[in-house]
Amino acid sequence: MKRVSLTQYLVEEQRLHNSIPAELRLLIEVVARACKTISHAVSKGALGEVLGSAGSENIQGEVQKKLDVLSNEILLEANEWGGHLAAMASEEMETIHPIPNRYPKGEYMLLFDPLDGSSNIDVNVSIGTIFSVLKAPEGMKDPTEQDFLQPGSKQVAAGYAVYGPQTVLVLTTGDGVNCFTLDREMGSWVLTQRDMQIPVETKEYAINASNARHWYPPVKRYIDELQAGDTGPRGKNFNMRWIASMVADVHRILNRGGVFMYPADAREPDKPGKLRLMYEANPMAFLVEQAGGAATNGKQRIMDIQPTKLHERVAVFLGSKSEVERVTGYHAE
Ligand SMILES: O=P(O)(O)OC[C@H]1O[C@](O)(COP(=O)(O)O)[C@@H](O)[C@@H]1O
Ligand SMILES: [Mg+2]
Ligand SMILES: [Mg+2]
Repeated sequence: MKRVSLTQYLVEEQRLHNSIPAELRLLIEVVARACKTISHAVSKGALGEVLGSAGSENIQGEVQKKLDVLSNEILLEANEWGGHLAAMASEEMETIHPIPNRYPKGEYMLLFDPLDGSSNIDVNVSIGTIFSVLKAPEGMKDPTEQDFLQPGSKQVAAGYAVYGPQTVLVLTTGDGVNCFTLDREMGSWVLTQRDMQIPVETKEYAINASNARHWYPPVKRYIDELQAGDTGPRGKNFNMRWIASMVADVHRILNRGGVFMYPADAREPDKPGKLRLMYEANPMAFLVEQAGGAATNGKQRIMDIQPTKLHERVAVFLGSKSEVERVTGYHAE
């Protein structure tokens, strides 16, 4: 089999379909390189002294792990001098990070969740990195948070890396979804899955069921029906999986279908869910839609939501189209 590297794939896309501007291609390569470095740190574990708490909190009041902080630094450092960006934003930073004046600047803006699935770091369960690329607004001078507040439909690229039994990078630039596997010996990303497609129908769902008592009626009804199995209204049995790393749950869904949910619930009625819109839900929604799936907040398409702040939270229902449409429909009844 002919091996196609990430670089070759991107160059071909640029040449044959004219779908990836050179600057965007180079930016994706820098992000992919940073993910390689993070993967290396993750795989060292205790040997690399990267496990455990960093002894600090992020803007969302979550305790930062050493690897959250390190991954954030790796992504910042790699992308600062790349010359393709105007600014970056991250789950781990309160405000945006404009490219310092000493470096060349570009027309893109990068958002990331440097380390997704933080609670799994210390127990050697799959974790990952999620990223989203936007274009800087026309005529932008000094980037502000406001410049980032674009709906997900404006993303020009999105992807994630999973640091699991294998390290993979899953990418879309709006022309389907492709998966690259890290060849550690060669140090390169090799194209291993072209045009990933999420099956429309599924028998698998993912939700943190320990929150069941707080769910609102549409989610409770939907899950009750799934759990009733072949004697219930759905007339078939469903299986459940919850990894507690969104990257790993979404990767499973991209490979074999399923529906992933992190709904808003009655615990904190003012908080529209746990996950963050701009660097978790939007990039995943872009990938899922590009693979033939759907992504909503229970009421509307995630990528249509106009963000009002950088760290905005959102309810998430994504994956196999028929199930996402069903649970979204229950919210309208
Ligand atoms: O702890 P819970 O409720 O199972 O939540 C798990 C969810 O939280 C997250 O870990 C949030 O992401 P971070 O680890 O980047 O904060 C998701 O990856 C995952 O789906
Ligand atoms: Mg996350
Ligand atoms: Mg994170």
